[in-house]
Amino acid sequence: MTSDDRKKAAALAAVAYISSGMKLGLGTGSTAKHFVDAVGEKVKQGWDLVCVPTSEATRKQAESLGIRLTTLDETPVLDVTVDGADELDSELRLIKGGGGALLREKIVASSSRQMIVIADDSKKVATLGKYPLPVEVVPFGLKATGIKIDQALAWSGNKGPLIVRMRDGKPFVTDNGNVILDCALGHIHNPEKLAAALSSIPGVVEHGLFIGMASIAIIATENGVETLKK
Ligand SMILES: O=C[C@H](O)[C@H](O)[C@H](O)COP(=O)(O)O
Repeated sequence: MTSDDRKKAAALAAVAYISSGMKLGLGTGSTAKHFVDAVGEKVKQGWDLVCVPTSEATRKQAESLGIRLTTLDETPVLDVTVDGADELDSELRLIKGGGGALLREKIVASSSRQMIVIADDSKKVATLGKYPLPVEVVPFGLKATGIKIDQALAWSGNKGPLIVRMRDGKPFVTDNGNVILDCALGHIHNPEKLAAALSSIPGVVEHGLFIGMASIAIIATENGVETLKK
């Protein structure tokens, strides 16, 4: 079973949590993509679903599948958001944003009654932080904001270089026109403290720590799918 097969297995298992008539948040990334495909299949079968995509990439995919889309302005409360993660721990704390979609993902998940995470078993870790933590930052004052992020890392007991995410030799620009600083921390000590410190910095739009948001994680392994609940 390849890693992509496991991602698909987790995504298909999440379909058990949705039903016709629901309002859904659609995540972003290679795992969420399988869930969006499954939603497209249900729509073809006649299910009445209306969805909010968490990125332009997901919006395009959903449109190509004929999925009816809405916005949080029209539909501010959703039933379920299903999304992938870069890392998750046993308390269902997540690192997200590897694809740069963390801001819309967090807004959509926080507007949903339930967030379900889907992942292959490589994403499950004892301690968050091996995956670099993405922090979305306004381009104005980037260097000054970076210094404040370094201070927040030190204050919360963390340490690691900040790297401006690049694509094709230029800084990667998010769907919201911002840039991403990836913080290579190794281990995140006290994720709650770090999350609060990062959120207090002017210039930081959002960070990739999703704490207290996911209530179910569906993890696909070689031997089948396991579900963690909070
Ligand atoms: O910004 C991207 C998202 O947070 C993704 O959900 C996350 O990076 C996981 O992506 P993938 O399923 O491709 O590993």
